[in-house]
Amino acid sequence: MTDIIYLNDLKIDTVIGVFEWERRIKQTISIDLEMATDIRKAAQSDHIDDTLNYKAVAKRLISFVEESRFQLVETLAEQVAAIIIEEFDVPRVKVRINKKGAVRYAGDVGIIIERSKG
Ligand SMILES: Nc1nc2c(c(=O)[nH]1)N=C([C@H](O)[C@@H](O)CO)CN2
Repeated sequence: MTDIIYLNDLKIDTVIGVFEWERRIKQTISIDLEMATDIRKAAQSDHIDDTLNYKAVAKRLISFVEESRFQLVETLAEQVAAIIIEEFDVPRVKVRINKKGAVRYAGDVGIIIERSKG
C-alpha cells in the first residue's frame, strides 16, 4: 500500500533559463509534488510529528528555489527531488515543474520526473 501526500501549484520566483535575457530576470515556476509515505501512524496519533509536514516541505523548497540560478528545468527538478528524498526521508517522489509562458503559443511546458531513494 502506498499513501501519497501531494502539494500542487507551489509558485516560486527564480532565475532560470538558458538565454541571456533570462539570466537578468526572475520567472515564476510552479511545482507539483507527489510524495510517497505511510500516513497510518499519524492517522492513529493525530500528531504532526508522525507525518511528513507538507508546510515544512513547501518552506524548504521556496527558500531553495528562490536562491537557485539553474539554466535547465531538468537540473531544478533533480535537485528538488533530492531534497525531498534526503531531507524529508521520502522513499519515492514525483516532481512536476511547470515553466509557464516559456514557449510561445503553448499554455505551459515543463518536466515530470520520478525518483526513489537508493
Ligand atoms: N528540455 C529543456 N528545454 C529547454 C529549456 C529547459 O530548461 N529544458 N529551457 C529553455 C529556455 O530557457 C526557455 O524556457 C525559454 O524560452 C528552452 N528549452
